[in-house]
Amino acid sequence: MAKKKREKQRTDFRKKHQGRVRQGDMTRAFRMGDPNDIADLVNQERVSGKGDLTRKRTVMSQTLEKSDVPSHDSPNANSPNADSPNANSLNANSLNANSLNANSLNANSPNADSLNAGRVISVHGLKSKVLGDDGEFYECAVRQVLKSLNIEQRNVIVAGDRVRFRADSAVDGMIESIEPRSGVISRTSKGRQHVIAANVDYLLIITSAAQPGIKPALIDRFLLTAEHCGVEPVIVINKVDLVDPVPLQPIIGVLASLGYRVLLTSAETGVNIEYLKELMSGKQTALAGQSGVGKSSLLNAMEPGLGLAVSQVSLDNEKGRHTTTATTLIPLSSGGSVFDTPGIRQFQLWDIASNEVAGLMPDLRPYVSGCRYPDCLHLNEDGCTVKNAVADSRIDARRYDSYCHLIEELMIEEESRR
Ligand SMILES: Nc1nc2c(ncn2[C@@H]2O[C@H](COP(=O)(O)OP(=O)(O)OP(=O)(O)O)[C@@H](O)[C@H]2O)c(=O)[nH]1
Ligand SMILES: [Zn+2]
Repeated sequence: MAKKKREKQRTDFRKKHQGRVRQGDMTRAFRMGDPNDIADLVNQERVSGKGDLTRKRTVMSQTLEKSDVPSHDSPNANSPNADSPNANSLNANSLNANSLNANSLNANSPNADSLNAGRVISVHGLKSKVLGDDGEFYECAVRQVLKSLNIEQRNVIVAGDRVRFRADSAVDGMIESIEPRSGVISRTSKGRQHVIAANVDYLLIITSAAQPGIKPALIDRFLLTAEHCGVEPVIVINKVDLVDPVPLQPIIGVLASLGYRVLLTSAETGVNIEYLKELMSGKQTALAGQSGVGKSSLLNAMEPGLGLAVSQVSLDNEKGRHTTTATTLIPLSSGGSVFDTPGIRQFQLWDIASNEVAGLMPDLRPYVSGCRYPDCLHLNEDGCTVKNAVADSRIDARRYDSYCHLIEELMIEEESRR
């Protein structure tokens, strides 16, 4: 096929962009409050020392086949993203199908429409196991531009990510883009954010009514992490077959009154297993809870075939000991999936500062802004509105007790880092 010829041409900007004095117009647009003008200014205006001489743009005189565009010439001025992507806009959270699609990054790559969609099951170095929406597994390499981002800021691709990939064969592929994430569980270490699981719909906070007995302070701690990560928590009290549930009511009542979903279950007798299964269907769920509360038993009760899948996952991990991310997503037959993340199970209060805690607790939050001390930790300060609310039972005393313990722990940690 004969290649189409193309030419670069210098042309004027559209009339309204000519001769504009940046500062004055910008200020006026803001004053006038015309949103179109403001958007224009933000998108088009550049600070330049050359004045009107540079107020021209380069356009292509002909529309080209993608395969005709040499890759070193992209992005070109015809592209709507001529100025993007830039290094700043390409962080892990802002990676999205629009800014990182095949067209904007590399004109040689196939059209986004011809790509497969899927989700990342596990990451082994630069290879990712992807479960395609077609139900097939693909071992995927990572596209060059994403790879360089991977070095700059680790875990550009993590378990749970929705990706677009090109299938090179029935089992191999190339990840071309990552969809925007929501519900990210991450922790910062040495100033870098490590994403542990992406697109987490639920954090199942699993505790048991007996053996070991319920630990409300631990529930509060997991709730804090869920709030911090923007993931919806679901509190599961397992092993209800072992106890009389009546004494659990006060704890359940307080948590439920805060808007949290609380579920009593038994992996042994099947109580609420169907409900749990339904809840998790089509969702990506992470599990948290101390050892022995019945996390594996609940999953096996929900999905009897999973016993096998779980042991396969641990074999996988054995093979990939030196992988960058240990998290694995276990697909469920309901269409949902569960994150198998040793790190989440032993939750710590990652990245939460002592002065953030009250704002992350829905029962304390309403009183925080009313407190007369702007930097109040609501511990010993006289006349503190939070303490007053505890005194007249508007805040549950046990929850406040949890709060105090968490703050003390965080303050010790913060002190040790100084
Ligand atoms: N009676 C009763 N026993 C249960 C129930 N769920 C789990 N168990 C028992 O509790 C023990 C621990 O269960 P696991 O499922 O291994 O707990 P886990 O949370 O996965 O533990 P780790 O893998 O150590 O984190 C096992 O002996 C289970 O049989 C339940 O609902 N009722
Ligand atoms: Zn206070």
